[in-house]
Amino acid sequence: MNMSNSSHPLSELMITACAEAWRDAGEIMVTGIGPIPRIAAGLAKHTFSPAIQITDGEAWYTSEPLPLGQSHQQPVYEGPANYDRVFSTLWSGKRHAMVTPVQIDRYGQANISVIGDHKKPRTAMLGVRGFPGNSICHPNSFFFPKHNKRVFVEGEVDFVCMAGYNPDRYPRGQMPKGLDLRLIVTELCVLDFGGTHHSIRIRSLHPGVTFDEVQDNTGFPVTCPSAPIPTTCMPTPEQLAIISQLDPEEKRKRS
Ligand SMILES: CC(=O)SCCNC(=O)CCNC(=O)[C@H](O)C(C)(C)COP(=O)(O)OP(=O)(O)OC[C@H]1O[C@@H](n2cnc3c(N)ncnc32)[C@H](O)[C@@H]1OP(=O)(O)O
Ligand SMILES: O=C(O)/C=C/CC(=O)O
Repeated sequence: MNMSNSSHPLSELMITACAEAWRDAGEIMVTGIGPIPRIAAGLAKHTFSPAIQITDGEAWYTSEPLPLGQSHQQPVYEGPANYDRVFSTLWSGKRHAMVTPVQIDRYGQANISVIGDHKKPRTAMLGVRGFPGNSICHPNSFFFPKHNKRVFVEGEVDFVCMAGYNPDRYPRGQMPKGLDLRLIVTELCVLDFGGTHHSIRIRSLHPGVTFDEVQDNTGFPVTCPSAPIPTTCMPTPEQLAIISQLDPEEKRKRS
């Protein structure tokens, strides 16, 4: 992508875009998995969503986001965030996670399990983990550091771990009530599920990126609004300062 006209690197732009997933989220648990979503959750808490509940990424709720790589700092713990509490919370719907699957398809079905034939996978990864339950209980968003047809696949994902808006996957086409897929942030653009029948729609293009570039790197048709497509908002000086504080070792640039 061409960001030569921009004074801000891509990682900060993507963090700022990811944080928007949780704007005005209220008192819910927020989980950002991986450096960029995690910094974004901290940014959201420090700015427009002070009530969100975040963890140390291990087993505790903390009152402030912990800077990445600063495990020697003593956080203020608010209470345990062990699996028991995490599952009670997520089943109630009061949580919004942002995750990075290895594949996603036109329905938002996402894969973190295997690539290739299930019986003899080319690559085996995490397994379905908490994706099935998460996807039918609470909102989910996605971050993809690479936007290409290997990730945004042409057909269905090789293993449906996270449920999506595919009517053929449900008895009588009845989608689960809790299914709520929100935002997709990539290196090229921001997308959502706001097209007809929840089709994936372009929401903004990062500076210097064209719609054709997004479409050429996506294995299925991307819905394009008729109005001019907005440009993804640049981070403000305040947001840049918070990002530096949340990631003093600049791990975001290696994500
Ligand atoms: C909330 C819960 O339930 S917990 C789960 C939440 N987890 C996440 O959000 C996961 C975040 N993502 C990750 O941690 C990582 O992306 C993982 C663990 C899924 C995969 O990480 P890695 O093993 O480092 O994957 P990596 O990208 O290096 O790929 C390894 C191999 O897998 C295969 N692979 C990975 N992605 C793809 C893909 N989209 N298409 C085809 N093959 C792929 C390839 O063979 C690749 O090797 P190659 O690049 O040499 O061809
Ligand atoms: O798969 C896991 O380890 C955990 C699932 C619950 C979660 O989404 O945090």
